[in-house]
Amino acid sequence: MNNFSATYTDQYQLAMAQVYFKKGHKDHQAIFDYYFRELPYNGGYAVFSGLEYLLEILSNIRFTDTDLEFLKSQAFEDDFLKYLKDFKFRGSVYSSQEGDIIFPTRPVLQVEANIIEAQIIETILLNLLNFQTLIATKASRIREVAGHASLLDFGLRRAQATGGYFATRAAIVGGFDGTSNVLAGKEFGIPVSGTMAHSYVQSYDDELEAFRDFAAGRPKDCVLLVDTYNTLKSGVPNAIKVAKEMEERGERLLAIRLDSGDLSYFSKQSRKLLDEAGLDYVKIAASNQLDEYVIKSLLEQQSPIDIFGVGTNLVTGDPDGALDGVYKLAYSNGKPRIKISESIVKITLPHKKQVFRIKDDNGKCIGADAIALSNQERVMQMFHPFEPYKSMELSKFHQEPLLQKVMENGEMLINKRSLQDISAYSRERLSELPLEYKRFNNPHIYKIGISGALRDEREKLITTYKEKLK
Ligand SMILES: Nc1ncnc2c1ncn2[C@@H]1O[C@H](COP(=O)(O)OP(=O)(O)OP(=O)(O)O)[C@@H](O)[C@H]1O
Ligand SMILES: O=P(O)(O)OC[C@H]1O[C@H](OP(=O)(O)OP(=O)(O)O)[C@H](O)[C@@H]1O
Ligand SMILES: O=C(O)c1cccnc1
Repeated sequence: MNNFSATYTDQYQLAMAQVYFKKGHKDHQAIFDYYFRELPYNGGYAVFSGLEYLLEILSNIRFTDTDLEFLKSQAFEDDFLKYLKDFKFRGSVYSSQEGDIIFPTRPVLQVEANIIEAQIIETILLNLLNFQTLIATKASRIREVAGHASLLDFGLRRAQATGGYFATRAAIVGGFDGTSNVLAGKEFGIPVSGTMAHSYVQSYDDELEAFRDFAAGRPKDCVLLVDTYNTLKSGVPNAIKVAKEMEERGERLLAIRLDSGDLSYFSKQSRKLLDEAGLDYVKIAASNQLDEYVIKSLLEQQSPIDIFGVGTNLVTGDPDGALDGVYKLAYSNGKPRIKISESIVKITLPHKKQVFRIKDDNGKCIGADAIALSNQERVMQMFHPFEPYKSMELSKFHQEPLLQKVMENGEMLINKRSLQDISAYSRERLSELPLEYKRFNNPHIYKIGISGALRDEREKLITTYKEKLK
């Protein structure tokens, strides 16, 4: 699924691009910032996902002949369409690494390109990064509470159509171990696994016979669904019979799956029956509308569940429909640009920028990122972006620059990592964040500040625009 047409955009991008073309602005260099304003799930952090996939798309994106015919039918003019025939993204991208933990209002990524290219790619960039970041963040919250249990994505059937494909990718970035999604597994190199459906058991007259046939077909990774009729009186006893028959053949039943009822109670009772039968190696999988809160509660009750299958709440990012990531112009045609809004939090930050993560001597985050002008190597003091009396002295801290050049002239500069490597990086970055930022209820608020130089530049621009209005 990585052949996106450049028409994967909003019409207004093309309408603006046509004006830039006709007015001779097409070679004006622009810088756009990608950032979001609100953390999803009332959480304390988000996990950045989608970057490496986006970079691949950007290096390939084109308008085909049929795309151009369609645009002609939409009243775009011939000279502009001729220009689009050679369209290619030739810009640079500066970004946080995929898997890093990110926070509101600070640039996560910057695009530097001619204004037409930068504008046309806005929509696909937001579409891919906002959704995958939303889902990777959900997955990470689930991973945080799941301890050593394996986490499987079961969500494809419940996802917003093809979003399921990207949800699976993001779930792995956030810390899931595998998926039932065969296409995503194949294309992203993710372990694919699965159990059986109730319909399979129902289609047999006899549950035991259904289990036997399934075990014969999948002797190495057999998981039996035990709740179709009666979990403790029928499902688990039949699974035990099949496990014993497998032992005689030198095989091992991998797990049973519980999909209904009180998962804590049934997992404890099932564990007891399995252990009494000498099957302590048979694992217990659970599913059914799970999320981070239910899994946390199940494990707090010491439920002996080894594998969680999570569908709906993972892939839809429940209860948040979207991440509110935006793409805002910071610089164009040699000048810093600003959007001045009635609402102070919507005033944008001009100029090309760098973001520093502030760390103590042990490499732990102190809970602050500082936004600076790109030519600043350190930030001595950071100021609250909208509350001028709040500031923090940063000179004694380590400062890690977060935005790195990951694309130049439309070519990816970084080596593509496996999703498992991105996930391991994400876990490592999360381990640098103190626990109070990770709790679910009222997490501590991570501070985002701006350097004095950036603040002064912003003030200068605001003053200039106010003068113009007089
Ligand atoms: N976004 C920000 N940018 C710069 N400075 C800030 C920001 N937010 C708070 N500060 C400053 O950081 C210091 C601590 O702020 P505050 O008491 O609000 O945070 P806290 O997290 O409750 O406490 P602390 O960080 O001291 O543990 C104050 O001096 C405040 O002015
Ligand atoms: O609850 P979710 O987190 O969304 O996880 C996915 C659900 O999808 C399946 O149910 P479904 O009824 O679709 O099929 P089944 O017959 O295999 O149970 C599975 O049994 C889970 O309950
Ligand atoms: O393999 C499974 O058990 C599975 C797959 C998708 C959805 N629900 C369950």
